[in-house]
Amino acid sequence: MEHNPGKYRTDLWIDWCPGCGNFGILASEIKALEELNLEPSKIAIVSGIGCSAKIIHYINANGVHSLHGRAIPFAIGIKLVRPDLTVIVNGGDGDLLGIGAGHFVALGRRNLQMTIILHDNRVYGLTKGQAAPTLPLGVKTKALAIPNIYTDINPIALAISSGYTFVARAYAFDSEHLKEIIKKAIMHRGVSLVDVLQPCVTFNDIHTADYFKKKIYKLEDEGWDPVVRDPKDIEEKALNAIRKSFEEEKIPVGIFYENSLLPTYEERLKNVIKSYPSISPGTTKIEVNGKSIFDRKLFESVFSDFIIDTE
Ligand SMILES: Cc1ncc(C[n+]2csc(CCOP(=O)(O)OP(=O)(O)O)c2C)c(N)n1
Ligand code: SF4
Ligand SMILES: [Mg+2]
Repeated sequence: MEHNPGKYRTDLWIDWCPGCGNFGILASEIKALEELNLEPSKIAIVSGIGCSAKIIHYINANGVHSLHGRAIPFAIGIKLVRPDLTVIVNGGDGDLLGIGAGHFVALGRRNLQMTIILHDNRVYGLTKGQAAPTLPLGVKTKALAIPNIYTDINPIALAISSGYTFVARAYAFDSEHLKEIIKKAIMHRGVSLVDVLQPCVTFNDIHTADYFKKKIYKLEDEGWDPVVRDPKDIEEKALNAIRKSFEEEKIPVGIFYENSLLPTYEERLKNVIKSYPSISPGTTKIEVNGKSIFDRKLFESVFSDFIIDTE
């Protein structure tokens, strides 16, 4: 395929506040896709609802702006019927860890090959600054009448304990580093999370670019080794990564945990449905001239292992 550096850009007006961390995520994601040299028609990006969710309109690839909290189930459906596509979910902390938290956990258990990019601004940006699930307990951002009364979720710890096999944190305004992490996440065999610390200049006056600049350090600079090389080390590596992710005096960014030893959901499916994914529901003909057809041979080839002989 011919390399065309501008092919993921659109000329749409970008509807975010000037200075928003979403610009950093957009730039890094576009650069990552360019450098991986993937064909835009072979990429599907799914979002829910939020400022972050608008990103699908600013990247020239297949995009679905779905429902609040439901980006992951949409993405799972797309990946299962079109296993040939690279599937990415972009979502806010409210979207993925509030209303959509159940789907976030269930995806980890599947280890389906896709990448979740979490826009972690710790507020509900689109609806004017309410506390998001990642806002720490006791913190009062400017739109809150009183300090936050909820305990916050640590996305890294939640992802690792849910079964995600590539778990990283990055910073929206360190584009080069974020781009490299997105590339690795997309190339990972299994489900990956990139938790992106994203300043919201309009509603989060606590976790600002200045705040992050003072606190962030890179895991790789202290020789952190996230890779699981032997199944017997899974528990230790996972626990160490979770412990590390709770550091707050200084905030570590980089890859916390990487495990390519577990089977993906696609591989697990293939074990029980022999014809998957060669006969994919997304590319199989189900109608002729507007009339649905029933292809017994196809049906039997897909479900042969499940047909119970009652005679
Ligand atoms: C079912 C449903 N409930 C609530 C809303 C209202 N709503 C829209 S976006 C949003 C939260 C957005 O916050 P987040 O997901 O963190 O995204 P951000 O705007 O911060 O990027 C809410 C509660 C909605 N659109 N649909
Ligand atoms: S409200 Fe916050 S998250 Fe939304 S566009 Fe503005 S700065 Fe970005
Ligand atoms: Mg948010």
